[in-house]
Amino acid sequence: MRPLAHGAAHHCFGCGKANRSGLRLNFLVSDEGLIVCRTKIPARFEGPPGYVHGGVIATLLDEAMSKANRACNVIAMTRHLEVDYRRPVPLRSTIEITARHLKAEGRKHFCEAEIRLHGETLASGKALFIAVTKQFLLSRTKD
Ligand SMILES: CCCCCCCC/C=C\CCCCCCCC(=O)SCCNC(=O)CCNC(=O)[C@H](O)C(C)(C)COP(=O)(O)OP(=O)(O)OC[C@H]1O[C@@H](n2cnc3c(N)ncnc32)[C@H](O)[C@@H]1OP(=O)(O)O
Repeated sequence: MRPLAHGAAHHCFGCGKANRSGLRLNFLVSDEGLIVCRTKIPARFEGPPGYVHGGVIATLLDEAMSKANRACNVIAMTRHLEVDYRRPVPLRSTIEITARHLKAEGRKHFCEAEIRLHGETLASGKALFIAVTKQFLLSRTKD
C-alpha cells in the first residue's frame, strides 16, 4: 500500500487538510487500486449517542469511492449513492474504510465501499460517478 497522491491544500470536507472542521481523511492505495483508510471518527460527528451520524457514514463511503476513481486517474462527481447501514459505527474506534472501482461505461464509473470494525462490515455502499473535467469543476466555483 502507498499513500494516494494528493493535491495542494484544499477545503474538501472529507480529505482537505485546510478544513479544520472536516474529517481530514488519509487514504492508501494498493497496486490493484484498492483504497484503504483507517481512521477514528471524533465525537463531534455523533448521530445516535456514541455512534457516527448517518450522513457522515455516507460521506466516508462516498469519499473513499471518489478516491478509487482518482486511483484510476478519473475526476468524477457522485450522481447516485446508496448506503446499507448494517450496524452502528462507533465513534473513536479505529475503523477501516475500503473502496474499489468496479467498472466504467463511457463517462459512468461504478464503485463500491465498506466500513469495517474488527472484520465486521458495519456499512457498505455503491455509487455511480460521472466523469467531469477540472475545467467543469472550476466553472462551478462560486465566490
Ligand atoms: C482549485 C482547483 C480544483 C481543480 C480540481 C482538482 C481535482 C479535484 C479532484 C477531485 C475532485 C472530485 C470531487 C469528488 C468529491 C466527492 C464526491 C462528491 O461529493 S461530488 C458532490 C455531489 N455530487 C454532485 O453535486 C453532482 C451533481 N450532479 C451534476 O452536477 C450532474 O448530474 C453531473 C455533472 C454529474 C452530470 O450531469 P449530466 O447532465 O452530464 O448527466 P446526468 O443527466 O446527470 O446523468 C448522467 C448519466 O447517469 C445516468 N444515471 C443517472 N442516475 C442513474 C442511476 N441511478 N443508475 C444508472 N444510471 C444513472 C443518466 O441516465 C445519464 O446517463 P447517459 O449519459 O444519458 O447514458
